[in-house]
Amino acid sequence: MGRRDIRDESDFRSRPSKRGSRPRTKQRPEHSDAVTGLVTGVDRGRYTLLVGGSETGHGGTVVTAMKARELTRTRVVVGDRVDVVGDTSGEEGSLARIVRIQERTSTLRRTADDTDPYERIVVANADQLVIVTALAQPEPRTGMIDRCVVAAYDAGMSVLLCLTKADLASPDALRALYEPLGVEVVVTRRTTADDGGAGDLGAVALVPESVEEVRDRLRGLSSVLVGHSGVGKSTLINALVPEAGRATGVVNDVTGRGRHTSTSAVALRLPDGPATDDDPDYDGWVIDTPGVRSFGLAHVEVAHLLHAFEDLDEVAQECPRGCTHLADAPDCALDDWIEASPDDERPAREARLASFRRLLTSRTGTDA
Ligand SMILES: Nc1nc2c(ncn2[C@@H]2O[C@H](COP(=O)(O)OP(=O)(O)OP(=O)(O)O)[C@@H](O)[C@H]2O)c(=O)[nH]1
Ligand SMILES: [Zn+2]
Repeated sequence: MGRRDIRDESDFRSRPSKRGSRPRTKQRPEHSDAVTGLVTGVDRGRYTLLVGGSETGHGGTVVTAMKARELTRTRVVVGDRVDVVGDTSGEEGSLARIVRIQERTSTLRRTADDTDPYERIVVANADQLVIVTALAQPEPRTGMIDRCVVAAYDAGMSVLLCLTKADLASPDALRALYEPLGVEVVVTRRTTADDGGAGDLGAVALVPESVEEVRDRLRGLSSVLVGHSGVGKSTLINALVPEAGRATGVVNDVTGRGRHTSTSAVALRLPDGPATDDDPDYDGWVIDTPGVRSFGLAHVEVAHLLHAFEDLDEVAQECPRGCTHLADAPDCALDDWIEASPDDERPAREARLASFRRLLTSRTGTDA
């Protein structure tokens, strides 16, 4: 029995639960009575699950669970679909048991880095990575964005670049860097006195149309939001999911409360569509990752990353064996692709290749 086992076990017993004294062996085989749950939160060995909801989160019961002892060494993360047995009533004090993790459609990973010595799966089964970047305050850092793009493409996820604080600076330069990669870009900004908004008083209100534009791109999907401190991620999440109550702004002088009480990911359900809207694709999941400020990318392979760029991938089939595809690579077919370009396509190809090579380089750079 491993150490964690012991701890889980004592956690388990310390809870006033009828299940504590039941012989384990009874439900062991097969778990044919298991139901499916979606992991929406993880906190020190306790998993918050939504059981019996639809794919995009309609309905369902919120259940607290722990891992069965056979999963002690298996990591269960937000976004995982799990099989769960035991008390799935969701009643106060009830505790269910996760007995299986269903196959993952995607895994967003980070390699070990200075802040964390282990390679970790951050979120499972997400469709999209939303990179939240302020256009000013703090200044955008393209290295950070590049690394997020690489992590997402490597995980088989699509990318949405959400540029915040457009009231402070223009998004044009960043658009020009990322649209050639096929990255979708949305822009948000706060209301100002001109919009009849709060101006500089009170909490920031975002222009509703700009939030709607973001929401449109999240519908029916599971989206992971990442961003550096201060970019306005919490402000955006609160606008998208009003009941989320993510803490915003700097540490509050009055209450002394910090911004984040938890550093683990949490999945928040987008509000249901209008009552008249019975489109099941209306809603979706927003996964906040307060602890994730960067991605270590040592696990990413060039060949795998290339798959995210079909046209470049095809061209690169002609490259010499072991080609790095970087600007200094001898005889890289991607350079021939530019040379052979029709004049009217050339600027677009050049921009795409330059952006792709930037991504390749970011893979080995550090974010700090
Ligand atoms: N000018 C301007 N300020 C904004 C906008 N959105 C958010 N802010 C402000 O930016 C600051 C940081 O916003 P938060 O939402 O707390 O940022 P965060 O990314 O969640 O940062 P952490 O809480 O540290 O993770 C706050 O003072 C917000 O009021 C915007 O569109 N324009
Ligand atoms: Zn090459």
